[in-house]
Order: sequence, then structure tokens, then C-alpha cells
Amino acid sequence: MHYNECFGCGDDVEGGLHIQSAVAEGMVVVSQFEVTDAHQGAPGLAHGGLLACAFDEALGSTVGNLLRRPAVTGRLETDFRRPVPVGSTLHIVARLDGVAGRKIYVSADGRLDAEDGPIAVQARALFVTVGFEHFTSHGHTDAMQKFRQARTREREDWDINP
Ligand SMILES: CCCCCCCCCCCCCCCC(=O)SCCNC(=O)CCNC(=O)[C@H](O)C(C)(C)COP(=O)(O)OP(=O)(O)OC[C@H]1O[C@@H](n2cnc3c(N)ncnc32)[C@H](O)[C@@H]1OP(=O)(O)O
Repeated sequence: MHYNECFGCGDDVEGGLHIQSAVAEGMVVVSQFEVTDAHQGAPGLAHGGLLACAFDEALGSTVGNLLRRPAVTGRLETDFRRPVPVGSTLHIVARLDGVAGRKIYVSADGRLDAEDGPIAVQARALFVTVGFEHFTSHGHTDAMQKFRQARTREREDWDINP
């Protein structure tokens, strides 16, 4: 599932995180986040809130790709294990830990600069499945219309590896 105006993954969002995610072997979803000057908190280091955002995106993409159902983040926890420098790439591997009714449990590790690099950030989240009316009743109508038009144009329907 890909939405071009999403701050996390949208190609068209200036200053967005531009995270790309893909399903990989072992039913995990891998994402890369390139940390730039625009993501700084302390000098030369990534802002923790933006790192949390990157994990929200990676975990949300995991739910979308593996379960293909609309869901929103109910709870997100992050552990910051090491500083993440500007210029580095976080390699995030996320997995589905369990589903209980509408509750979806996911977690992820982010490694520095290589798939086998040191773990810098870890996160766990609870997503809650929602109906499409969640977006139509709480979001702007024109945003939903743009989303639908784009999907019709692209003929996407919860594709794997958007
Ligand atoms: C056309 C369609 C377009 C689709 C397009 C998709 C785009 C795909 C992009 C993917 C990438 C995005 C990645 C970013 C994802 C976001 O950014 S989502 C935005 C941030 N999150 C939000 O705005 C959510 C706001 N919160 C809410 O709307 C509501 O609180 C919720 C989460 C829907 C839950 O409310 P509810 O439906 O009334 O359900 P509720 O009964 O309260 O909770 C259900 C269950 O979850 C549990 N629960 C709920 N919240 C919590 C919590 N915080 N802690 C623990 N348990 C909780 C409840 O205890 C309950 O458990 P049970 O009683 O069933 O055991």
C-alpha cells in the first residue's frame, strides 16, 4: 500500500522521509531510511521523533503488505540504542508478531549502514484494524478523493511491494 502524499513513503512529499519498503524472505518487511541534514535533532544526529516516525512507517507498511487491511497505529514504543548519524542509512526489518481480533502486533529492528550492522533503534507497535469510514469520516474528503483517483490510475489494490 503506497500513498504518494504520505510523509513517510510519499515520493511527492518535499522534506518527507521517502522510505521504501518491500516484503522479503521469511515474511519480513525491509525498509531503508536515509538520514539527511533535514532529519537532525542534536548536531549531526537524527532526531528521535523522526526515527519514531520512520518506524511507524516501516511497521505500518508491514501491516499493509502482510495483512492487506486498513489499520492505524494505536501504540508505538521505541528504544534508542545508539546514536544515528546524519549520512547513515537505517536498515529496518519488521515482522508480524501476532493478531488478536482487530489488534495487530508488530516489531522491528533498525541496523546502522548494513543489514548486519549494529542495532541502533528497536520498536514495537500495536495497530488496530479500522473500516474505510475511519478515513472518510475523520480525514478531509478531498484527500480521500485524491487517494482513490491515484489508486484507480495506478490500478493498485493492496499490492505486495508497492
Ligand atoms: C481507503 C483506505 C485508505 C487506507 C490508507 C492506508 C495507508 C497505509 C499507510 C501505511 C503507513 C502508515 C504508517 C503510519 C500509521 C499512522 O500514522 S496511523 C495515525 C496515527 N494513529 C491514529 O490516528 C489512531 C487514532 N486512534 C484511533 O482512531 C482509535 O483510538 C483506534 C486506534 C482506531 C481504536 O479505537 P476503536 O476503534 O474505538 O477501538 P477500541 O475498542 O478503543 O480498541 C480496539 C482494541 O485495541 C486496544 N487498543 C486501542 N488503543 C490502544 C493503545 N493505545 N494501547 C493498547 N491497546 C489499545 C483496545 O484496548 C481494544 O482492545 P480489546 O478490547 O479488543 O482487547
